[in-house]
Amino acid sequence: MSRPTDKKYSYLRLSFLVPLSVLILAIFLSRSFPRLALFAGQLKPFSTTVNNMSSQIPMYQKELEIALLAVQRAAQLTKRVFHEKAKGTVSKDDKSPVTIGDFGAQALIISALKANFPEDEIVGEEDADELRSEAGKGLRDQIWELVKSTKLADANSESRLGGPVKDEDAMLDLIDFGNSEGGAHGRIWTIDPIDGTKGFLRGGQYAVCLALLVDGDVKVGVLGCPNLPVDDSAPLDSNIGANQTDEGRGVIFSAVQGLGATSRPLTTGPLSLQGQRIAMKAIPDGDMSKACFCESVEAGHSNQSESAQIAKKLGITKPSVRMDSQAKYGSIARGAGDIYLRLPTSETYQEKIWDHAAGDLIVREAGGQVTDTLGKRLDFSKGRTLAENKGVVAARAEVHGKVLKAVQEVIGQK
Ligand SMILES: Nc1ncnc2c1ncn2[C@@H]1O[C@H](COP(=O)(O)OS(=O)(=O)O)[C@@H](OP(=O)(O)O)[C@H]1O
Ligand SMILES: [Mg+2]
Ligand SMILES: [Mg+2]
Ligand SMILES: [Mg+2]
Repeated sequence: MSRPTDKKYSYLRLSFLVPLSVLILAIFLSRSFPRLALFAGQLKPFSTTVNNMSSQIPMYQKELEIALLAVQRAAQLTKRVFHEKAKGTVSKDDKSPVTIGDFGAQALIISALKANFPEDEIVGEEDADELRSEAGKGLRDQIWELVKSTKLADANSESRLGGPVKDEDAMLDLIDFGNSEGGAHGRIWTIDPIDGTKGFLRGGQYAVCLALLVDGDVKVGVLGCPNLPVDDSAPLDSNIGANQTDEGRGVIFSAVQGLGATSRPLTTGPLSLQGQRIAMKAIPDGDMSKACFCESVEAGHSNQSESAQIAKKLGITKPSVRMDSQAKYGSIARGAGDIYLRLPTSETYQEKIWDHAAGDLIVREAGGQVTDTLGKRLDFSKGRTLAENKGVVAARAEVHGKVLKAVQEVIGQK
């Protein structure tokens, strides 16, 4: 028979042990769950950072690291192609050029993504149809030579990207994995292996572009710009880096949603994951007279007579800086330029998601605002194109409204 004092002791013990075990369990879960979520990589994140009282573990760090290394390696391949005499250039159905560099870079990037995130979908600009034909054999062999022999100098980084591509057929299959229709659900990467192919061919600006969309929202963006100055404060002009040596050139921009934008030199050795913070430059008192605006080199890609009228309306005195590719987004994000205008030249052309996803996030994370000419945010959830948007207006958040007003006044006169 138990005595009343025994009962009292067991109640006491219980009332002490139960809360203690709950406390230990809570501490264990709060400490281990964020790490589990981070390492799983594939888990759908519930926020950009996971709060754990004393520390914050940033999300998408594995995605950022793999994207940076994949872009670094692909940029290395494009540079090899540039230095070769024959760039294997062919015309696509829409008459735009594509080179062995475009195909090779897409194959290498998809190989890295498949090795690390096998379940994710991919929207890539290029496909291997032409390469699979008899007529494409010459090109296919050249691309294979490049793909099998382009490796990062740092063995540890190279191994993070998975093993080498098995053979030519596997390479073609990798290129074709970029055939997702995109959309509003799940994890979708988008790749522009060489953005600004015309710029690449003329020794001007081009960019290797990679972004991760989750449910249609850009979470990670990386832009490799081999011909931009390394120096974030170098002034912009239309001939920047054109046909110069590699000395002092090559930068990789990146951003993760909610964590800001950064840049680092596009080295051949180990890459800085952290990079250095970049931010758009303030326009003192909103006085636009000295503002620098960028637009496309190709008049067929952006209406340059309208942009000149807009600049005049805003009081901008400097001529526009014309450069190819998403290097425009990177340049304004680091304060080397102030405004990027892309004004529709036709009623029917739909911008492609791979031409804008990485740049859109990098500019917004650097303190900018990016909309179309109607003032709507770019909507990456509509498939392979920005079907709901017309053109692009990007500027530092405080002056974006003023720029958009001028754009609409000029375009509205049509
Ligand atoms: N008609 C029209 N309107 C707008 N945009 C178009 C058009 N046609 C093509 N493209 C896309 O433009 C991409 C390169 O454009 P950029 O402005 O970055 O560079 S450029 O100065 O025009 O070369 C280019 O990207 P890449 O093909 O990767 O070079 C195309 O996707
Ligand atoms: Mg193209
Ligand atoms: Mg492009
Ligand atoms: Mg391209």
